Amino acid sequence: MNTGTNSSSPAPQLTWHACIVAAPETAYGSASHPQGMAQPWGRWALSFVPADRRPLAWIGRGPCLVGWDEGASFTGTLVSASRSYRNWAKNTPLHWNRPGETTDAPTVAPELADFKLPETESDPLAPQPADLEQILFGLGSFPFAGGDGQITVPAVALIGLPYLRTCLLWRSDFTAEAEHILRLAEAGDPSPSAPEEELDGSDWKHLGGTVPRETWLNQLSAGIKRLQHGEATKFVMARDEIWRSSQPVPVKQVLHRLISRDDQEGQQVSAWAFAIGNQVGASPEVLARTQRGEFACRILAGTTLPGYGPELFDDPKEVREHQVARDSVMELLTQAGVTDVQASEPSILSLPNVDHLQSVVTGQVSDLVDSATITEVFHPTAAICGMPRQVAMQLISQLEGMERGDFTGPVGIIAPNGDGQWNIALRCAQTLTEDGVSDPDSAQIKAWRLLAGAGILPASDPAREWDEMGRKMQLMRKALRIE
Ligand SMILES: C=C(O[C@H]1C=CC=C(C(=O)O)[C@@H]1O)C(=O)O
Repeated sequence: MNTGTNSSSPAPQLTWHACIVAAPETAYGSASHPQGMAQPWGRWALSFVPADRRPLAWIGRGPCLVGWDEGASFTGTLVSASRSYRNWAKNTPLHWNRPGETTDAPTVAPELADFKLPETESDPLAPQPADLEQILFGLGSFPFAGGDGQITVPAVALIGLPYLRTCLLWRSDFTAEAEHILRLAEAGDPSPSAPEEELDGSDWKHLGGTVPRETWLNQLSAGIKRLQHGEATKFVMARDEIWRSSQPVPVKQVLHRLISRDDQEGQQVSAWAFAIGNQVGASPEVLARTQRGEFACRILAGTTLPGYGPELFDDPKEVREHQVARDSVMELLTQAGVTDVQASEPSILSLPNVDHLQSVVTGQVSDLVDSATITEVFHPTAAICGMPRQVAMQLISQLEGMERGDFTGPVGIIAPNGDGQWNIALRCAQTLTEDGVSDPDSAQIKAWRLLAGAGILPASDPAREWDEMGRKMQLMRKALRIE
């Protein structure tokens, strides 16, 4: 069901409401995590999504959102859609109801005091009172090659502000859904459906990729030769695999599996799980995050088998691959308006199926610079396109033989004041109809298109790059129970 508007203003009779929700302790993870945790919160929030609805979701460190149906949507490039969204949000009054109430009681001032406050506030992402004015969040996804994407504000959503605070946001025609959520939340743990079991019983058929393996390997060999002749320093080649299940697979359950493993305290954050547009996945790569004037990004390039990360430092091809991706961001920081830059030395990020070289860059931005504008400056980085950018784009369009769509495009969350986080859409699958057409709406999906890419240098070996992409796809194969 599409209940949204495609203009920059909602139907006049509809109003937007929010209230604070008392979530059970278990929603925030174990007592050893004083700030709460994203994944347990996400599993709790997902359990409210009705079986016939497709979740819209962003779950990871920082603000989290789990909602459904379209409350308002804004189409355009990342910058123009975010401008329309922000303009709409600025002009859309948000009525705060008393905690746990959906009635037409007079609007009350939201108070952080209504939240359970943790003892320590050491996390820089911990919410401040002003954050409550910013909860009319939008989720967006945009194509790799530029052009129009969409920012959507769900018609009803649970919002986790890291993470010991939960708000409910809804459009007035979704009050019944909001009341239902509050009733379940009050009753305690609403016993999430058991996604593990329900995914069993599907038979999967591999329908192959858009480009057959032999053709793809030949195309990549031709690309490597062109790099050896000095046409470019690096480009990123991707491939896809299309799988069809005998049973419809609920998007909600796939998301649930993607957040089944909690980030451990004191360890690096692994990934942000998302269901936005026609893609579902968990991306570890942060293009740009801004919050209260702080900027951060995480550049990933250079990959090996899990547990072998330290060996990446001894492999000149991997070190170079990372350096090129890192430089592609570093040289644009001034243009993006980032000052007081601090860049970590490359380190290892360990994910379930691969280890990566990562660089974390932080800095300051002025209030006038929003997360979408910065993201548009960086995208496409050399981690998913190449260097020089234009030549790499050309190599991709000549050799890859398929449309990426939103794969490797910016995906993320944005607040009315422009703060937000945009990741690169990696480690994800696109949902298709049985005829192979993009399906961003259905709650249950039979046909899934898995995608992955890898950085190519003159020293690359085509078969190894093919295998690396297979390992990257493992995350989604496991989430779908293909393997
Ligand atoms: C394009 C992808 O990975 C990029 C991000 C991290 C590491 C990469 C690599 O080592 O090749 C790629 O640059 C992908 O995961 O599909």
